Amino acid sequence: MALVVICGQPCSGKSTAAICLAEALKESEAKPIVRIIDEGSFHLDRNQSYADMPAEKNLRGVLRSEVDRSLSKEDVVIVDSLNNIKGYRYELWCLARAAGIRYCVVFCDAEETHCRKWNEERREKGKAAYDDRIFVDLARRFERPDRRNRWDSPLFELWPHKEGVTNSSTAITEAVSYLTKKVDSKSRDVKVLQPTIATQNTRFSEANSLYELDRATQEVISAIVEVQSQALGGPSNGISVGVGLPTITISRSVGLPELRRLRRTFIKLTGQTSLSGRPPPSDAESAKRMFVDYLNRELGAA
Ligand SMILES: Nc1ncnc2c1ncn2[C@@H]1O[C@H](COP(=O)(O)OP(=O)(O)OP(=O)(O)O)[C@@H](O)[C@H]1O
Repeated sequence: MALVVICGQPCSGKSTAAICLAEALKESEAKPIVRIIDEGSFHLDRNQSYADMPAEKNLRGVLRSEVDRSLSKEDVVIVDSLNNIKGYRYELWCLARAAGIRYCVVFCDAEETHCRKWNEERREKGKAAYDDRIFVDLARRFERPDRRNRWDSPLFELWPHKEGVTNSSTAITEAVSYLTKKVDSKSRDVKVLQPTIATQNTRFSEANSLYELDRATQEVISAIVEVQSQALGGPSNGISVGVGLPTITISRSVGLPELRRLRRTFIKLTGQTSLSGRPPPSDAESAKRMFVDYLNRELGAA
């Protein structure tokens, strides 16, 4: 039915907003099944999850895979996490688009001084709080949503430090209305995302790009599996997949299920025009190059 991305600074009231939205949705006429996906769903510790870039990437990957698995035409999925990176919100939007469902962003726009104070109070009460170093780093790197971007739209804004957050906050009520409104030909304000040809796995276009993408990524996976089996499960650096192509540098041994999952996500993400405006790869070589770059980003040490 829909994907809702909650975003905001650390300790800005995101979980409070997610719970209020879930309750308000359940009280609405449509009464959808609502599922909140957050770090807590995986028993992940805040400070460990944001300790460094590999840990943070891993957290994003875990949440994204769970979102991908959970999206359906019937339920509302709320991702309650920082969702602070523009490119990551784009990836989530792509998943909603591939699923052909509604999408919106709820932004907890609390001022940093308040977030810091709430974090301190949380610590004083003996609850899990962000370490100072991590709080400062996350606050600095936050990329505010901008409603002009498809992946930040529609945008419902909350100001927790000014108005608090309740089930009847204006942004929550507006989000519920947007998510549950019956769509007919006159509902121009509600957008149900439509999968592009490239995101519909069953509809191969006359253009070769999906076929090439599929085959090229499969070849890359096979190369990794082969080298890893020779390295007896240890990390395998510098795997070559062709002359003139970048090598694969991954910091650990990666199992086939994880490689398949990454491949599936990559195909979904690149099977359409990307954030940078780049078209999907149209030949095997560029497909391999993009997939290797993607794997190095997702699995590399940096
Ligand atoms: N409007 C508010 N007024 C006062 N305190 C608040 C408000 N919103 C949240 N808090 C406090 O801030 C703390 C964090 O709230 P919450 O868990 O909703 O934030 P969060 O953004 O989800 O945090 P995190 O980034 O850790 O996931 C809680 O202790 C809560 O009591």
